[in-house]
Amino acid sequence: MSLRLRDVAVARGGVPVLSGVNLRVEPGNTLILRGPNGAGKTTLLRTIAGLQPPLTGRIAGAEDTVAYAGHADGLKAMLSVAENLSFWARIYGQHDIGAALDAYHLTQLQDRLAGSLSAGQKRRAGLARLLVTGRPLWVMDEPTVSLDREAVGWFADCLRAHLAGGGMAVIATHIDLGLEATVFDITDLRAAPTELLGASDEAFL
Ligand SMILES: Nc1ncnc2c1ncn2[C@@H]1O[C@H](COP(=O)(O)OP(=O)(O)OP(=O)(O)O)[C@@H](O)[C@H]1O
Repeated sequence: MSLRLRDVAVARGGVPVLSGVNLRVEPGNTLILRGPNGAGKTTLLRTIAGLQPPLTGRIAGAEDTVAYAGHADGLKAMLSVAENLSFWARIYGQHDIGAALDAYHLTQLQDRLAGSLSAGQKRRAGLARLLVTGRPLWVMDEPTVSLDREAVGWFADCLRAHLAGGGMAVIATHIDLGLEATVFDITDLRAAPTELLGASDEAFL
């Protein structure tokens, strides 16, 4: 199933950020979000991921298909890497974490507490979460932050394999991952300034 956004408007902290967002991502494809700092990339990704509702418009194809990797790595500091991945696997009704450990070269780190990892190691474990979800739509916010060049390559390999299997990805990134992707620039979709909308509808700030 494809991801479709039709005339979507999004807000952050009660302030409209983007309006008139129309896009479609088909299985096997990647959409790269571009725009300057503060343009609304994170806000749009959070909305696609279901962490906040759109102000207006329709999002189809994300419910029950999306796995989100935001700025935070989504790891419990007092659980080991393996325990963290097993936790996320169970949340999504899966159990195998071996492939995810292999893909991000985490096998030797699997018994380490996540809180004791370096920033790049945490990021690798955070990205490995996507693999254990079994979900087809990966929504990622600056996924390569803290990764060294080799780890960026592991990430690109994972993404390529995911797409080859019919997966989809929407990514906010400023770096070239060496993948064929459609670029969607949100710069011109900035919402007109309006009054504050009142209480925020966001589940997680
Ligand atoms: N928690 C918040 N409460 C209120 N406003 C926020 C909040 N988080 C972000 N904003 C504002 O919402 C707007 C869009 O922010 P967003 O994080 O979506 O941009 P971005 O394109 O992802 O930026 P960057 O490239 O810097 O990560 C910005 O003006 C930002 O200052």
